Amino acid sequence: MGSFAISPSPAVFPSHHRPRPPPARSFPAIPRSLSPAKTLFSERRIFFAASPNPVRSGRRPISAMASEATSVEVETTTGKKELLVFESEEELAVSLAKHTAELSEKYAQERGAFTLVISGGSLIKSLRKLVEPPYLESVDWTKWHVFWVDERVVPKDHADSNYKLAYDVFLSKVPIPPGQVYAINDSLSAEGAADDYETCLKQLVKTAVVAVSSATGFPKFDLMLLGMGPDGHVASLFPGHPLLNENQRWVTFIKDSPKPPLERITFTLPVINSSAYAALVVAGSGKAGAVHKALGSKQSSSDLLPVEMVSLEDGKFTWFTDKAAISMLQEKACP
Ligand SMILES: O=C1O[C@H](COP(=O)(O)O)[C@@H](O)[C@H](O)[C@H]1O
Repeated sequence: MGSFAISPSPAVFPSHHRPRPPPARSFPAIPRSLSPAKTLFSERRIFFAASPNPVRSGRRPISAMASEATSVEVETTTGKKELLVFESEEELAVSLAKHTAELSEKYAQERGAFTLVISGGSLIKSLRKLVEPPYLESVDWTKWHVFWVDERVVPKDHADSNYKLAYDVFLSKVPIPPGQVYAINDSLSAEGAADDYETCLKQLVKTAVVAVSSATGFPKFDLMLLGMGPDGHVASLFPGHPLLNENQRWVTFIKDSPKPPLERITFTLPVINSSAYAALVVAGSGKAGAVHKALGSKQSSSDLLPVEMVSLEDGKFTWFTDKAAISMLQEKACP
């Protein structure tokens, strides 16, 4: 077991990384909800069920209002998926900020803490609207506790570090208390860093900062923001890798990652699937093949992509996509 150095400390968060003190709080009205606009059926007859909350008075074109999305339910071998399809990644980012801010407010009020898990990669850029008005001022950043669903085993100032990416684009711009940003201990081996992170999570569960699933005993994060690679991987769980079967550990490590760098630590599927809310952010044509494979093709259970294995026990899982990402799924208007 590694040391408990993962616990945030001034050494882990150097003073020049400390965000400014929180500004005076005010909560302007949260923007309106997304309006489902139409229902889709895929070419391969995957069932895209009608949204449970359809627009009652007429259907607006999805481009009529900023960040308006087409909302669809997709029946897949691993259960129903809720997809929001935006015209563009820009509109997706607007809606993702709103969704995150609303959940932050809900959990800050309900239990005085908001536990957010982030990924690396393109997801981070899609969080950019959160560091702009109104959220910059209206979100209670002091309640945030930030974790990583996966991290590369590299120094925190390395170009491959998921921490560095999030810090540069997002964390350095908001006043989250530095002690509530849980980066991996980059002085440990992959094994040590995974043990250390798991120990940290267990401590935070004991102190009720992180909730726990009564059904599974795994930690239950308030919101998990996932990305997906073009191969269908999520976190550092890659297609066909034995780590997909891990069902005891909370955090594990990989030393043969198909995507560089080789060494990473990652949350396991049971932890991801215990989340209260999860959002999968998938934008751009580079992801269209994986989206089609995951949602538009029949797969046997042995062929499932990691992204298809994300299925929350007792939570709400939403895909935030754009038109380019779903371009390989043929759409037909529902009668
Ligand atoms: O390596 C990783 O890749 C995935 C996907 O990244 P993207 O840039 O293709 O969106 C990311 O979610 C994960 O956190 C990261 O370590």
